[in-house]
Amino acid sequence: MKIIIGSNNPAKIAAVKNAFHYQQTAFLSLDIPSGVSEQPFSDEETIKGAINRAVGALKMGNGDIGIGLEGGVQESAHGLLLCNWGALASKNMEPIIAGGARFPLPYEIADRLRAGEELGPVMDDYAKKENVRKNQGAVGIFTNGLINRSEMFSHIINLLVGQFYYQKTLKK
Ligand SMILES: O=P(O)(O)OP(=O)(O)OP(=O)(O)OC[C@H]1O[C@@H](n2cnc3c(O)ncnc32)[C@H](O)[C@@H]1O
Ligand SMILES: [Mg+2]
Repeated sequence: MKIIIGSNNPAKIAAVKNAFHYQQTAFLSLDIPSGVSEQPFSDEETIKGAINRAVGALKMGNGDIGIGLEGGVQESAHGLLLCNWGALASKNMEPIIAGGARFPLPYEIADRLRAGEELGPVMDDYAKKENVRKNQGAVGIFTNGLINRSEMFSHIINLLVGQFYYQKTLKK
């Protein structure tokens, strides 16, 4: 089985490889455009980005499965929530989607995003670190390292792959 990951972000690649570690699989990562804003600002936009990357990865990489993972934010009555979505595309089926953990971002971060900044550079600035988005992620910083970005995406991938196999058994 050939799995194409629609991003070159190592936190995303690690999550996908981890989820499929028990199978004979070949992986390829391609930087597939999300087709939405660099900083998606709703669940809907984030889902679209994940689907575009999954479908694009499947096509461009000519694989069996395309995976798209996308981070975004969503306004709520409890502040600006960090949200994460994934999509799995495979031939002859509608893309499968799944959402991951969400939690409110601190006000100072949220306000900078509302003013048009992107979370990646804002997190580096806030944490005084480089490439937070490729490592522990915002989730790692704000949970004191209890959950990192890759682990968070692993959960989403298991939700995707689980649904994929469920649908396959239904078709048999
Ligand atoms: O190379 P790609 O796959 O694009 O990886 P990315 O880190 O840019 O990830 P996304 O495009 O999915 O995320 C959209 C934006 O939100 C940022 N972001 C999302 N989750 C983050 C996190 O946990 N920590 C830091 N930045 C994050 C990210 O840097 C982008 O600015
Ligand atoms: Mg990005």
